[in-house]
This record gives sequence, structure tokens and C-alpha cells, in this order.
Amino acid sequence: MAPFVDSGLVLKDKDTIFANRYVSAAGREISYGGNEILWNPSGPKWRMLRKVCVRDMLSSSTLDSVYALRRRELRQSINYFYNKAGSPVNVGEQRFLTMLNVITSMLWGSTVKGEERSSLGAEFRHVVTEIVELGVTKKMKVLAKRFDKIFESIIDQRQKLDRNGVCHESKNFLQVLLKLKDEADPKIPLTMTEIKALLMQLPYLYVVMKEVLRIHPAAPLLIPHCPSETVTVRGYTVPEGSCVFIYVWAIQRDGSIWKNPTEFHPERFLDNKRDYSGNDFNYFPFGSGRRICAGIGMTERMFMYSLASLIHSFDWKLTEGETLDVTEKFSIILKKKMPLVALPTPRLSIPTLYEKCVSRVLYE
Ligand code: HEM
Repeated sequence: MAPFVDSGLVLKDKDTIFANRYVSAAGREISYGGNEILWNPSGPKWRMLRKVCVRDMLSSSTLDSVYALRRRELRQSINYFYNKAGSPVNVGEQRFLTMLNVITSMLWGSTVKGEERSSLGAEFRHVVTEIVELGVTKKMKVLAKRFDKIFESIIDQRQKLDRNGVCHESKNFLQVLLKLKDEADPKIPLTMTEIKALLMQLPYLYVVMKEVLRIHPAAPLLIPHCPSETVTVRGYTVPEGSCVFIYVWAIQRDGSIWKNPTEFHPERFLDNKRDYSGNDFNYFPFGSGRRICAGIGMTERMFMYSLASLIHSFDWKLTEGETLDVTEKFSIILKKKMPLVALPTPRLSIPTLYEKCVSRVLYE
């Protein structure tokens, strides 16, 4: 049993030493030999990868500049739910597909569409799920091939796509709302009060996001760290090359730190005293130190935008007789044990608000 020590000692005081990754055989198989940013050992190669990744894909300015892309994918998803009004839909699967499309579009500018979008997305999700759950090297090889096939298919589609189509959209949520207000049917206006109410809704959604990340951190043990040399932490010797898990899930549910820790209570974040920037070792769902998640900005934008849009566009209810089950399935990545299946009912009276983002070149 590993000793319990202050995670700040590992991720802050000895960050340089623990900045390496412990790459299991299975991890090596799926990461082209441990060669991508997540699994790369700390060193010049990782620094270069991280710099490129952050500067060219995940910086605030790049993320802001691809707002139209997020909007296009989200509207595609809203349109999907609209067409399924009153029927049970797998909400998690759709959100995963949206995220997948945004990320792959940012990576190689491709968009998977129509039937293929669903089947490729389902295959991708299936492969990711198996990777996360199995961790068996032999099986990993097979899965890695399937992954590779998916990538090939996406790249292939990208090559066929017309490169000229882009959605020329305004940049922030407020501008979108004002545009909607101007374009709304005069009989069913979107009032300034409603716009304000929506904007008020948003800070609350932000604390909802924080609470979700506290109680269900996506990487409950972070991603395994590995000391580059033998080191002593609080009197314990941690040999070079050992696998170090940081149990953020337990820390974020520790009753000596959090009041009613197992209760979902977003209001606890309203005082704005805690954030996940990596400086608070009682709340760090994205990790801390030099290996902190590079996708925080992306997560914030996608989470807030999609949650706000889904709540604003639909009333949601569970199927008759069902209760909400938030039981977790514990693995290197935390998942819901049972998928969230819910019935969407459109709540906006302007049907055009449910249309896909129409870019003449892309969708005609
Ligand atoms: C709910 C959303 C997410 C959570 C909770 C999360 C959490 C994490 C955690 C805990 C780590 C490891 C930190 C450590 O080892 O100390 C990590 C690493 C990483 N994440 Fe995320 N992540 C999320 C979304 C994303 C997204 C959307 C992207 C990019 C599109 C991303 C990109 C990365 C990268 C590149 C690393 C590796 C950083 C490195 O090793 O240098 N993450 N993430």
C-alpha cells in the first residue's frame, strides 16, 4: 500500500523530479510508443510538444479564434436532439461526439458528418472505453490499430472536404444572444431581460462545472507520475522509476476539507475562494505543476457553452420510472456506470434556433 503524503510535496516542492510519466506497457502501445505529449518523459521533447500544443492549439487566442467551429458542432448536436424530441437519447454519447468533432477539427480540420459521424464517433468512443478499461497489452495492439483506422478515415475525409467553407460568426455568447434578439420573430421576441437572465445563469453554471470536477474528477488518480531519481518524501523513499498515483478523487471528497463532501452542492464555490489552477492542493482536478492539464481553457469553453445551450434549448426529463444514477465506474478515467439517457423537449418557439450552423460551402 502506498503511503499517503501531501500532494503539494510531490507536485510542487519536487515537481521537477516527479514531472516524468510512468508509462505502462499498455500505455506504450496506445501512444505510439509513449511518444505523445501525455506520456512523454519530461525533457526537451516533451517541452517542445507542450509548447506547440499550447501555443498552436490550446492557447486562449487560438481557442477564441475557433469559436465558430465549436458553435457549428454544438448546433449540429442541438439539431440532433431537436429531431429526437420526446425520444430517449444518450446524452453522454452525443456530448462526446461533439467534443470529438471539435478536437479532431482543430487537429486536422476535418468534420465527420451524417451517419458516418455517428458510426465513427461510436467506434471511437468504444475504442477509448476499451482502452481505459482493459489496460491489457495484447488487446491494446488490436485497439491501437482500430484507432489508427479511425484516424485514417478522418484524414481521408478531410482530404476530400472543400477547404473554403467557414462559418463567419460573432465571437462571444453575448454577441450571439444579441444577434438572436435582432433576428427573432417580433411575435416571440427575445427580450433584454431574458438575455440578462441567461447571462446571470452563466456564473452559476461555472460553479456547477467546478462542483462536477470536484466530485467526479475525470482523472481520479491524475495521470501516473514517475520520479526521474530516487527521492525522499516525508521520510518515505520513492525509488526512481516508480509509478506514483495522486488520489485527487479522495482528496476532493475529504470530510476534513469539505463540508458534506459527498453532496453535490455547487454553491460551495460561489465565494470564488477555490480554483483549479493547480495552486490549491485540496482541489486540483486538472493536476498541478509542469504536467498540469493543457486543455483547461478548452474544457471551460466547451463545458460552459454546451451545458448552457442544452439547458436553454430543451427541457430534459428521464424516461418514465427511471431515477438519476450517478454511480461511477472507476478506472484511470472516471465514467458514469450507467449512461445518461434522457428525453429532450424543445423549449424555444423559434424553429430556426434548432437549425444546424449553415455555411454555404460546407453544408450545401
Ligand atoms: C474534464 C476535462 C479534463 C480534465 C478533468 C483533465 C484532467 C487532466 C489531468 C488530471 C491531467 C494530468 C495532470 C497531472 O499529471 O498532474 C491532464 C493532462 C493533460 N490534458 Fe487534460 N483534462 C481534461 C480535458 C482536456 C482537454 C479537453 C484537453 C485537450 C484538448 C486536455 C489535454 C491534456 C494534455 C495535453 C495533458 C498532458 C499534459 C502533459 O503531460 O504535459 N485535457 N488532464
